[in-house]
Amino acid sequence: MSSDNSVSLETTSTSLSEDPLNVAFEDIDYTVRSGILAGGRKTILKNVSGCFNAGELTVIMGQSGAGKSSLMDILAGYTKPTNGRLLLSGRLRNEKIFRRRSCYILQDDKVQDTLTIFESLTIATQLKLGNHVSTEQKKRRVEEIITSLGLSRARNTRAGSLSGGQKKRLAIGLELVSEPSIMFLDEPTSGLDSSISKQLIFLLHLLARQGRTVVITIHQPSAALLRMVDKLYAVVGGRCAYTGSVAGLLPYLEQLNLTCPPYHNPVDFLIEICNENANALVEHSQNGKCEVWSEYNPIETDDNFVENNIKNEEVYLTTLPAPKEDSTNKILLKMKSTYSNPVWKQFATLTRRSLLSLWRNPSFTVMITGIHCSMALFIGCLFHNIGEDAKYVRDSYNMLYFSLMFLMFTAFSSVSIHFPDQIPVVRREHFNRWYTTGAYYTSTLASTLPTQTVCTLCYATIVYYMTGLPLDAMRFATFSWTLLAVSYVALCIGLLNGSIFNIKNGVVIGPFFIMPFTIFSGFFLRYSDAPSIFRWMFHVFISKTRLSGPSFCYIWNGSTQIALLRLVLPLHIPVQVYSRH
Ligand SMILES: Nc1ncnc2c1ncn2[C@@H]1O[C@H](COP(=O)(O)OP(=O)(O)OP(=O)(O)O)[C@@H](O)[C@H]1O
Repeated sequence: MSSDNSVSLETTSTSLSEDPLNVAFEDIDYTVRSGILAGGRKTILKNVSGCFNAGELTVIMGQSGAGKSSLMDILAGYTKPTNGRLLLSGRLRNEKIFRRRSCYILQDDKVQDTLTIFESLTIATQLKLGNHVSTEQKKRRVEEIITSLGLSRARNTRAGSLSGGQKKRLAIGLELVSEPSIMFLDEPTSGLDSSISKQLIFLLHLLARQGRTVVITIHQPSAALLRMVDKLYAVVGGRCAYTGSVAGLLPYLEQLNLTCPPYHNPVDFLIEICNENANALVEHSQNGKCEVWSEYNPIETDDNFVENNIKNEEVYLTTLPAPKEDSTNKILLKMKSTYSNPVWKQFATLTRRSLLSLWRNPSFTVMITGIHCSMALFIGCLFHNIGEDAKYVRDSYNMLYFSLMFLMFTAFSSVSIHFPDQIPVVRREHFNRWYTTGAYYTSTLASTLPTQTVCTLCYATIVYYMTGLPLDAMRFATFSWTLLAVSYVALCIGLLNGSIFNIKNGVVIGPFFIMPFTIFSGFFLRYSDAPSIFRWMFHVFISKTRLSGPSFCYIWNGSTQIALLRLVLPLHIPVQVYSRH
């Protein structure tokens, strides 16, 4: 390690936070429903307790399915326990205040692949820091984080091209923007090789030494990682098998006549024997209440070891200040608000980010535009000049119907498939109080609408011209707006579908969602002919068209009877296209 690094390590180990926050939990139970039909309940956590201190790096470990992630979710406030108490520095915790001082980085968290590290951090400061923080201060914060996390050389690299370790560091940096005092990370080392894992744990060790409470889950930490860990919390079958320092683990096991073989990692040994000795271990640790082993050689991590063994390490926290209560939090508390910025500002920043992402990755936009233009040319050739002769009115009708269906399905499926990709990013950012879901959905719509509008207008212009429909501005406007309205509504329903289902389920269930719009469009079955018990469906499904008797014959050649679309949207954007004579 460079001399710079060693200086930083000394500095950081002493620079404890002014306001350390300890996380504790008592008698936590967590049960879930096991199957809708069975009606039974499955117990995942049973009466567990524990305490994680500021300035320490705590690892929650245990076999797969032991309940580590469930415990972490509860501690981070992601899920609610069935029973039990959650405490912050000895007092019953206020969830709003707690959420302002903490962050949670989930296992499958993603970052915006199309943005560079610098851009991602800049946007994070704009969303997470309030107006009272000046632009200069925000820029300084970005630079501090980039330098501290050793990301300087990659600052202008897009996140999609970063290594796994750099991505994880970026995800941590994004949350450090608001200086959280408590950090939860679920399986931060999953998918990383041992050397990168070591670097990441070293970073978390340094962040803890600055006075933060850092809690992570790791399935089975290696001996190298354990040297940087202050506290272990072992889970077996939803109960606590051990809580205390790493050095305390062997004497603890020996008290139970469980002797770890020489040269064996005590953690591996604990994992191996914990199932058959679960009851004894849980009883001995008092299910997490026994704190004796935490005092056994407390904070036993060997900083010299860390310093000497993390050579060529890029990470150092020279420029990152120790955590303190961000003034934003005090202002938010006074305003009784959860978010640092007003919704309109969240919307503006998110729209800018989405448009930048679209600009950076134009292949999808180019493909969608290409599909609309090619289909328009194909339809134009198929129905060439039908608008000039009234005998082709049936074809005009078919062409209109096909156009509506084509635009509805393309708009619907493009967002249904594209949107689920974004869910992990949105989940982390929304949970960590970057923005409201309303701001996110409206910004997604706002950034998708320009492409949809251009594609639909290209389609409408080509088809209108090639089919020889009368060159009348009002008719063209009505035709275009009808197609636009249908595609906008399909877009909203696609977003709804994409936000409810993953890609696989969305693709299967999507047509089921959209088919009623076809059936109740009025093309196949007229409102007046439908059995009265089904008539309400014409009002619920958006594409109800009123095409009646003689006026139908003039749809393209003269007087126009046009669709009335009654739109009931998840985003409460009612759109109506009225007919015009
Ligand atoms: N909502 C749920 N419904 C049913 N079972 C659940 C639910 N959540 C968790 N479980 C079950 O509870 C157990 C503990 O899950 P959890 O994800 O907390 O384990 P874990 O220790 O984090 O495992 P891993 O290391 O594999 O991620 C598992 O058997 C899991 O299947």
